[in-house]
Amino acid sequence: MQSAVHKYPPQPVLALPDRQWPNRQLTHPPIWCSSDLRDGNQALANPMNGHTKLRLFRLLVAMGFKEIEVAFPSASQTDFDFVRQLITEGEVPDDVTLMVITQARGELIERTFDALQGARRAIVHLYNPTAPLWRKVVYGKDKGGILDLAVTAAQQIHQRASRHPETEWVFQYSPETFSATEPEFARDICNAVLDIWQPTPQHKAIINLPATVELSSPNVYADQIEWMHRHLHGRDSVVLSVHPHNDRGCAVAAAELAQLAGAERVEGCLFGNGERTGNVDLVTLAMNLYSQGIDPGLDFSDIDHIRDTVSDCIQLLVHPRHPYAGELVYTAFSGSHQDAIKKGFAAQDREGPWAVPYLPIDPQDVGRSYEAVIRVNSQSGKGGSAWLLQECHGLQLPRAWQVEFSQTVQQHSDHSGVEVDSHTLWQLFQQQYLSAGRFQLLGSSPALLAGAAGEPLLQFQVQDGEQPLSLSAEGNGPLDALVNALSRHLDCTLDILDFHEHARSEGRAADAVAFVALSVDGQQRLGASIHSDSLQAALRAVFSALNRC
Ligand SMILES: CC(=O)SCCNC(=O)CCNC(=O)[C@H](O)C(C)(C)COP(=O)(O)OP(=O)(O)OC[C@H]1O[C@@H](n2cnc3c(N)ncnc32)[C@H](O)[C@@H]1OP(=O)(O)O
Ligand SMILES: CC(C)C(=O)C(=O)O
Ligand SMILES: [Mg+2]
Repeated sequence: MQSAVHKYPPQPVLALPDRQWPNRQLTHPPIWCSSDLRDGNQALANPMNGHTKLRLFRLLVAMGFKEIEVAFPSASQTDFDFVRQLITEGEVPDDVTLMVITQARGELIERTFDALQGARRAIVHLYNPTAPLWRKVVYGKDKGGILDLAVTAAQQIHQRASRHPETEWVFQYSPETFSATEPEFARDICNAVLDIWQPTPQHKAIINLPATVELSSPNVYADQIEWMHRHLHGRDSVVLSVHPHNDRGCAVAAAELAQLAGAERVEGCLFGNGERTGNVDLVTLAMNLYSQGIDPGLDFSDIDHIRDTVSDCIQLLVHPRHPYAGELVYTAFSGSHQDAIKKGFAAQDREGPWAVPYLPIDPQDVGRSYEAVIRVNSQSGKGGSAWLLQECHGLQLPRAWQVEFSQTVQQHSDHSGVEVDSHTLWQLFQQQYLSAGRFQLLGSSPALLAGAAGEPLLQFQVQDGEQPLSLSAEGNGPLDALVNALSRHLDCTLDILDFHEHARSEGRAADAVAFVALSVDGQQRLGASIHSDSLQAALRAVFSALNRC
């Protein structure tokens, strides 16, 4: 196959050798503007209806957005009616500003203002494309013609707004296709619009510079933004805004670098919905700040609710690996990660900075539980199974048991080829350590009797296969006595090598869990048992070990 790569000339880069943005750091959040109900909506096969738009609008308000682009009112009756509904039904909190978009066309601008009648405060967003390809192919206009289009529309907006002083108007201009436009022309058209609107530091206009189609790497976009930042008229009367799209998959990086370059405001959509590959993802952007200790001013404390509501409204799924919000993003399947996470949780200082390996943020901050952090499959090691048994079943497996049990889990998952859920893990644990075998403890004497040597004498009722037995022996404790009795009965050497016991965690406080490592003629066998009585748990753990010979 012949390569077609020659069809794609590289995008020009802007010469900005004294760029300042690489030396800066993000220290505060931008002004967020959600375009979910406009740019996100216009990208859907089935645009949202009024009911769905209202549901999403309420979510955006609850999350803390103060600027929301709610519609393209001249595009459809649904959008027009939605703006009317928000205004007439008092849906807009005092600290939230509605934004609507319009093309630079007289009749559309009229309709846009009709929709906004009675709004307390509103941003009127005017756009027209400015890049050479659009000028030539779409409009058949030269630079002057395109500039006239913008200026005429800006004048009409200014005049129309002045007839409605009851609304606090904010004007926004977007040179659509900015990042493909010659910087000098982008500067000239923005400045021409600003000259008409005459913003002041008290009453600013918004200049929004979109990467309508993302064409270059984020550093190039940042250079373009810094250049405009330096060349706009009355910079202190302008809110410089960016609107990255994600065609190259770099929209988040582009928005971050653009802020370093002077942008004060970011437009985007939740989870990166939007035309083609989407608008910049505001969730990732905001949570990136959060993970650096900067409060984004948006509430993600129940990120699953946000994700599910958005998904439901736009009828698109959020990828399971979507940053911060995907189903799998706080989950480790691989053994060494699980081991590190388990140790990290144990070492985490409650009041100290977050420092759990492989988890950039605490899942609980976004309403996720720790339960799904570790999931077990054939890529998992001992730490994973041990974690799940601890989290889901209240068992704290000592190291030797972790090592042994993980081999059973490994064999099972290798064989099944699928994830081992906590229920299956529990079944495997029961089969390995708790199931019936040749030996069974039927009972033990409740009181200790004095033995010949002055040591306590203990009696045990034991089942050996089909045979019920009564055994007794002295020992320096019940376990010792049991091992002595069994040694004698089996004519072999039994020794307790290791013993652990703990109360089963929360919710199962009545149960004791015992682990016994038994030497049987020099061979180590591991046993475990769970019982409401801690002595019974310990004794039964010996039988568990013996049954595994
Ligand atoms: C990058 C972005 O996201 S920009 C926003 C894009 N969003 C949308 O388009 C969604 C809503 N739009 C619509 O529903 C329709 O475009 C409408 C209802 C607004 C207008 O529909 P129509 O009048 O039938 O125009 P249509 O969209 O087919 O064609 C666009 C016409 O407007 C012109 N036009 C497009 N954008 C602009 C603009 N921003 N300013 C001025 N003229 C424009 C085109 O050049 C074309 O003109 P022509 O008919 O003389 O060739
Ligand atoms: C209208 C503008 C801001 C837009 O959506 C874009 O250029 O992507
Ligand atoms: Mg867009």
